[in-house]
Amino acid sequence: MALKRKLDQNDEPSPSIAATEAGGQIATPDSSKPEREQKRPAEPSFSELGLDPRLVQAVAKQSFEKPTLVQRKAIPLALDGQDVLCKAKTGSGKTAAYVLPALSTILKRKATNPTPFTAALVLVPTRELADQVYKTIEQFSAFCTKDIQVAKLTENVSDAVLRSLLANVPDIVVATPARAWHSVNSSALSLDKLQHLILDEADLVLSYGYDEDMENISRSLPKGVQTIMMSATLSAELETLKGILCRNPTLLDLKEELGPEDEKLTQFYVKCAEDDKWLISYLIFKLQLVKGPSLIFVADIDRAYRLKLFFEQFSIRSCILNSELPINTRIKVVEEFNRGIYDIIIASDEKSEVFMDEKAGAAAAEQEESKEDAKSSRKGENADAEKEPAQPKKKRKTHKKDEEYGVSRGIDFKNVAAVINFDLPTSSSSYIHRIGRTARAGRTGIALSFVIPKELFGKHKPTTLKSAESDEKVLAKIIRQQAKQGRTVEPYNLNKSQMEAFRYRMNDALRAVTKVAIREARTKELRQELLRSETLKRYFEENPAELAHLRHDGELGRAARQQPHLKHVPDYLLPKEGKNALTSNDIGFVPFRKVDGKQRGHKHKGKRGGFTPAGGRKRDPLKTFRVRRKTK
Ligand SMILES: Nc1ncnc2c1ncn2[C@@H]1O[C@H](COP(=O)(O)OP(=O)(O)OP(=O)(O)O)[C@@H](O)[C@H]1O
Repeated sequence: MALKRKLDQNDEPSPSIAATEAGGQIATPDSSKPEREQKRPAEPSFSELGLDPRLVQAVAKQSFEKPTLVQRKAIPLALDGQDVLCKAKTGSGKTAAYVLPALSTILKRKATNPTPFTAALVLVPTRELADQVYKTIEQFSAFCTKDIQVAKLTENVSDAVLRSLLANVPDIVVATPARAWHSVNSSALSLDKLQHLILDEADLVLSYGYDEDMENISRSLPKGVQTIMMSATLSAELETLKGILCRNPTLLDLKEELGPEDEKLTQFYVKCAEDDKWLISYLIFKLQLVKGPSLIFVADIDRAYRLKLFFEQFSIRSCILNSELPINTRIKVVEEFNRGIYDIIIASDEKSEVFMDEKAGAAAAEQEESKEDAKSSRKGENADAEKEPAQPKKKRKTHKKDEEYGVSRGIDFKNVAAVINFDLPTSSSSYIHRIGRTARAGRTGIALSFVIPKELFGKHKPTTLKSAESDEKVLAKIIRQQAKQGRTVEPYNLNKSQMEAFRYRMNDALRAVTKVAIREARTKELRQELLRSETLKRYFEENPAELAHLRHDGELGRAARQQPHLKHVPDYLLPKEGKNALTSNDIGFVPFRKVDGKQRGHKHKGKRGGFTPAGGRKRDPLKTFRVRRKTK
């Protein structure tokens, strides 16, 4: 591959790296250090990592008490100028692990040489992630704003705007590969003096869909650029990646070093019939069996709207996150979720058409056949490919279908208590990234996945999902892969007979959510986004009739038939068993409600509406909904 060739020629390996990387084995930063240094405290503070004091101040402002493992390991290596290829679990603080040393090095250089030039390029696979990384850099440079300029290149703006954005010569540029290359190619961005190239979610950035952009960028790099690559899933590409862009990198694979005490994620799966998913989800959220903000993953956009409309039948509020929504809306959804405005996000991993070049498409197809795990969360996860500025036509003329796509990869949803895989992903690597939205930064979280057993597949036609045919195979892979990391995924048994009383309500709700209703909800949401669009404001001012038309369309009423009787859970439907049967003790985990009263917030009617238990034990619906974990 040209990219690899170019980079192989590029640089001499640094002696210190060569020493630590003999045999290409994983090295920890301490292994080559003198004994004196080995005796340093096991967990240095941020101020002991050698960072600029202004950054340490900014870190304190973020209330980060101590560096995470990946920060302790990667920051010293990066400050030392080494190339780093780092695999660390989701939510472990990788962003700060590369942002802080890059900022620190730039500040150090600026103390003696204030000449402005773009010293760091951070490449990310999606616009959402670019936005997030940009904000993180702004936060960390809060006490050195005069010395650090940062630019984010993701908007689909004209070259003139791009030029003006880059005219100030930002020290750090955050971009998707396509946008970065476009800026370099149009001479708006110069990489002549670049010192740090950082790839976040590196396996995606380096995946086949971005080959060409990355090759082009690599040709524009000066010699001696330090390369840092980060991701939670690198395994399939590790060997290949080592040779691409890096000069004999130091490998940090931090999974080995996580002890059981670090494990804050509890994983369950439920094997059930196709329609039971809907029933169980209704009960989980209506009876608030899951406590706290939740992310529900479904297979495609239609299913996302279907589930949302289904929930609405029961007055369960949720919002949608998918690639069809404009980027600003997607960013807003995440922000509002993080601010606690929504409790439930339904996100879709779409099987969507993605533009990619012919060669890459063929390579991708080959890879899909030959690789087990690493296949489906690659290129397709990138929303930008569809919206990035047009590449030379001949290179982007085919559409690649069936790539799994995720709008959530790398996104720092705050305080997610539960990830529900309503539809199981089709690969175990996609599973890793999905469940990685919870239990972040040392917090606890739960992941619950629905799995359709082969014998039950296709039995309930209205809710059948094609990909679910392989659920059991995928689950087996997931369990194997999690086991390698010392994690377990356990069966979670619901007492199905207790749920039967609710089945006719579930069926009523499902029937009301017709295909027409879904289509209408989808267009309605897009229409509303158009109305809210700042970009179109001027157009609407000049064309008020269009605006009125759009508004009128927006008043068509609710997409699905409303059934007020479904909004409440009558007492007679609730089973009689005591709530001790509800297994928060068995599970030993907070998101499912505690059996003793202290943690319950449901004695009063919550914002999701529904039952009104009014505090009495007898009227608490949870005590009568039996959930128990299978004992082995
Ligand atoms: N030292 C720290 N102390 C406390 N919180 C931290 C620390 N470092 C990072 N965080 C917080 O942890 C969360 C996860 O960080 P980040 O998004 O960088 O994780 P990540 O490893 O990049 O995850 P992913 O693989 O999903 O992209 C963020 O909310 C961040 O603010």
